[in-house]
This record gives sequence, structure tokens and C-alpha cells, in this order.
Amino acid sequence: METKYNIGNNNGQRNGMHNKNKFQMRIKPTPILFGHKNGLPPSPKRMKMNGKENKGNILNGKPKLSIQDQRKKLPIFDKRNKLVELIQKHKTLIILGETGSGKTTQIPQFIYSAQIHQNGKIGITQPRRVAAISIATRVAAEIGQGMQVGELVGYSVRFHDETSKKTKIKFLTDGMLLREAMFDRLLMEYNVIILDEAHERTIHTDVLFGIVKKAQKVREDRNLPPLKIIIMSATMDVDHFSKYFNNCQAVYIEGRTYPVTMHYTIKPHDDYEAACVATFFKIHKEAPPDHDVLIFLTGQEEIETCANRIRTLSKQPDVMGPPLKVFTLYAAQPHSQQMSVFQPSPVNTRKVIISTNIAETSVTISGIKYVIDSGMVKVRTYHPTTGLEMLKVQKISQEQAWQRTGRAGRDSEGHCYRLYTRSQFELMRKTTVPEIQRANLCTVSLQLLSLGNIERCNI
Ligand SMILES: Nc1ncnc2c1ncn2[C@@H]1O[C@H](COP(=O)(O)OP(=O)(O)OP(=O)(O)O)[C@@H](O)[C@H]1O
Repeated sequence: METKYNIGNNNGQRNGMHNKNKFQMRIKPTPILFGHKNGLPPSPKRMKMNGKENKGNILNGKPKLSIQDQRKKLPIFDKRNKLVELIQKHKTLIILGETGSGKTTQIPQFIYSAQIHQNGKIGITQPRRVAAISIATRVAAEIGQGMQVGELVGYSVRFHDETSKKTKIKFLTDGMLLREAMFDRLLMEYNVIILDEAHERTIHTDVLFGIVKKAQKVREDRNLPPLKIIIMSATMDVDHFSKYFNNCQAVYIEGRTYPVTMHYTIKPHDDYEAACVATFFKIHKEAPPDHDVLIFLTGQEEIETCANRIRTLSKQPDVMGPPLKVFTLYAAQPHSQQMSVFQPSPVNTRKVIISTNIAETSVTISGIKYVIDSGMVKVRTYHPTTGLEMLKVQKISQEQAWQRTGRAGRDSEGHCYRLYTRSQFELMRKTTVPEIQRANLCTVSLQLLSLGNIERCNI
């Protein structure tokens, strides 16, 4: 089952890519085999079973279920009572569940319905604003009854606060919670704090681990309302986190929503941008029009170049495929442009989104059937000797690869094309280097200083 393909003319490409052969690539669809312990993706057997269960719920590749029925189909839904019981029992809990199993959208609602928050707020952190806003919007829609974001469910991201006195379920970026902690280090507004996507190990989340742990202890010592802490991810190192939180309990939610078929390249190749374009056109030629595509690249320039190539090539007479809408997604874009990727594409039109790792975790973009993973990411690195901060393009970790895969298979079965070989994947780091080990710590040190968490600081 090998497919060889090439696409035509590639005018205007970067890096001297004027050779048609550069667009040739062989992709071998290979079912992936994984043993599973720490929240890594499921075995093919289980994926198949889930596929069977869910097949009848798809219409032209899109779910035909009501939003409430979609909730009920999530793997997490029938574990609700057990989860509520565990959350009630433990002051700190780690929850692991496969991507798309329903952790982020459902657990805050379970806590709210069971009144575990005791009229305080439930705060759920996200590493990125796009995720915080889109999830708050989804949860408000799930609660329904004409619920608007900013009422019971709200969000707070830099320069934008969409909450009110009524807000009990508040999604916020980890940076915003850190900022709130500078004004109230015991975080008294919240009775439950969920630190989501813990595997990302952003500086803000790492610092928050310490802040919430301390706030919990001080509140306990002073007989103040208790603070419950929940740490969540699909791909984290449970033992490590459990040890940090005094050997707290961890629970694993089995099952994913829809199966994702994995495809690895047979041979390594050295131009991932060209490979992304070639893979996209293979899909574009063969897949039904309502099957949308998400491509992971590293940064703005690369993404815009790739978007322009796709737009240009799609207009060529010898390129087959339905009408196309090309979107880009990266941090420097205005908010409205970022959120436009969530708009459904017109009937019989394919949507392709080319994104940085903004779309890597937490985000559900309805209609995405295919993920193309370049295997690369741009990261901020700090050189202590020169004092310079640089953006460096490097290979992703296995954790990140699984998160990218998890952007497909959320509202129907999906495919993930990894533009690296299986052995290259196996050579990748298992986990991502925590940002705190590679970034400039000046800002965060000052924040901690203002919190009184650093007693002497020789900067
Ligand atoms: N905006 C949305 N539109 C359509 N479906 C959505 C949306 N948000 C969530 N869903 C559905 O809810 C499911 C659960 O999403 P949720 O974000 O809770 O999963 P998760 O377990 O937190 O995943 P991850 O670990 O990838 O963040 C998705 O797989 C999808 O089926």
C-alpha cells in the first residue's frame, strides 16, 4: 500500500526548489503499534473498536449528532461519576486521557454540576489564547440555554477579559493566572484550579505548579476554603508530576473519540516545506471536498510562503481537487484572523489551515480529517553567555508529535501524515525540554520576586 505522487510546476518556491523532483515523495500508510502506559495513543485494536462504534454517527465526514449527543459519545462521559468521586476525594489529582477524550471541555462541567467548586470559581489554564477562547466558546455552547460566553463560562486572555460576576467556569492563559497570582497569591477567587496541557512545560505553567501548591498548603494551614488542584494532559510523564505534588493520585481515562490512521514517509527527506505542499496536494486530489487539512510548520514566513504556494498551485489547470480556502495561523496575527480558522468552510470547498504549534494542543477545529506534521517547531532559546534570545527551528518531541496527531480524529476518523520516518520518530526526544531550562528567566524572576517567592535574587 504505497503511493507515489508528484505534482506539477512549483514557481516561486524558496530554497532553490525549482526542481519538480523535489516534490516527489513516497508515503506508506503504516498502521501504528503502541503499547500504552502513560497516556500515549491507543493500540490499533482499540482504535478500530472505537471506529466501529462511531461510524454510524458520521454524515459526509461530519457528525450529525446534536451537541449534547456529541458530549455523550465522548470516552470521558460514562466515567463521569467515578471522576467526580475522585475529584471530591483528592485535593490534588492528575488526569490523563487521550487527545480528544473530553478532558478540557467536560471536566470543568462535571465539577460545576457536582458543585465541587462550592460557589468559588473553577479556573482552567491553557498555554495559548486561541485555545482558551475557543474552548470557552465550545463549553458555553454545550451548556446551552442561550448561554453567552462571559456569563457562566468566560475567558481571560491578555488584553481581553470576557468574564462577569456570574462566571464560574473561567478559561485563562497560564500567563493570566500568573498575573492574577501577583495580586492574590492564595488565588482566593478559585476553589478549583485545573492546569491543562501540563506536558507543554511553559515557564508560566511550571511556575504555576509551585504557586498553586503553595497556595493550597497555606489555605489549608490557615483554615481557609480549600483549593483543589487538577493537572491534565494526554502525554505527560505522570510519575514526575505525581512526585512533585506529594505523590498525588493519577487517573487515566481510556479511549479516544475516533481512530487516526498514521502514515510515515519511507525515506527521510531534507525539505519539509516542499514535502508539506506535496502531501497536501496528494490529499487534495483524492479526498472528498469536506475533508479539511491542518498543516504544522514552524513560523510566519514559512507558513505564508507555503500558503502562497498552495494557492498558486491549486489554480493550475492540471491540479485536481475541489475549490480551496487557505488559512494561516500564527501568534503575530490579529485575534479576528486567528479565530477565522474555526469558521466552517462553504459546502464542497476544502479548508486547509497552515499553523505553528498554536494549534498543537487543546484546539478542536471541526472538519479536520488530515493532519500533516512537518516534525519541526520554532522555539525560543537563550544563550546565557551572550545574553541573547534566539528563535531556533528544531525537531519536535514525541509528545508534540502525538498532540499534533490528536488534532485529527476529533469529530470523525482521521489521518496523520508524519513527514519523517518511523525510525526518525523513534529517535526524537520523548518529552519537550521545559521552557524554563532554555529561556530567559528575567521576567518570571521579577514576577516571582513580586510574589515574595524569591527571597534573595542576584540578577
Ligand atoms: N469547538 C469544537 N467544535 C466541535 N467539536 C468540539 C469542539 N471542541 C471540542 N469538541 C469535541 O469535544 C471533544 C473533546 O474535546 P476536549 O478539548 O475536551 O478534549 P481533550 O481530551 O481535552 O483533548 P486534548 O488533550 O487534545 O486537549 C473533541 O474531540 C471534539 O469531538
